Amino acid sequence: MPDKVLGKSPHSDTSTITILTQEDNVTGLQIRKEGEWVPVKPIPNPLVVNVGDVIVIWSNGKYKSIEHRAATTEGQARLSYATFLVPHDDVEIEPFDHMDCPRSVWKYKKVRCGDYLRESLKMKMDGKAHTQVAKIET
Ligand SMILES: O=C(O)CCC(=O)C(=O)O
Ligand SMILES: [Fe+2]
Repeated sequence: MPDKVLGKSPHSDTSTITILTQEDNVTGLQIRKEGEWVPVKPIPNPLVVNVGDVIVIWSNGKYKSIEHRAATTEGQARLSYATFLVPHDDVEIEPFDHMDCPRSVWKYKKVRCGDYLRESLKMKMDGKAHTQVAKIET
């Protein structure tokens, strides 16, 4: 029932990077660019690499995690494998000093990686709403 099922709701990954295999010839993955959903064009033997939220925090927002979703297509089976590279649960993530980032300009607070993942997973998957977990309120 592809007309009734989206596939995977919009989100950004809570990883450092994500490596995704895709089908050679079935479109499904879409990224959000300037508010529009743009399909990722299939190519032979693809590996898609997504920047995840941990890199956003480390870079104090200089690098953006991509909002994406997966859509189904009638009559076309689709399989993707996602490998999420995530620090150990106990690793504390915070903006890196060497990103020219004194504490006074931090947009993200120090969070334990496991807490960030679990707090994000508790929330409804809704684009980048879960990144609030690590944001410093202004
Ligand atoms: O199916 C895909 O290509 C994307 C899957 C995905 O975004 C995820 O598992 O986080
Ligand atoms: Fe994803």
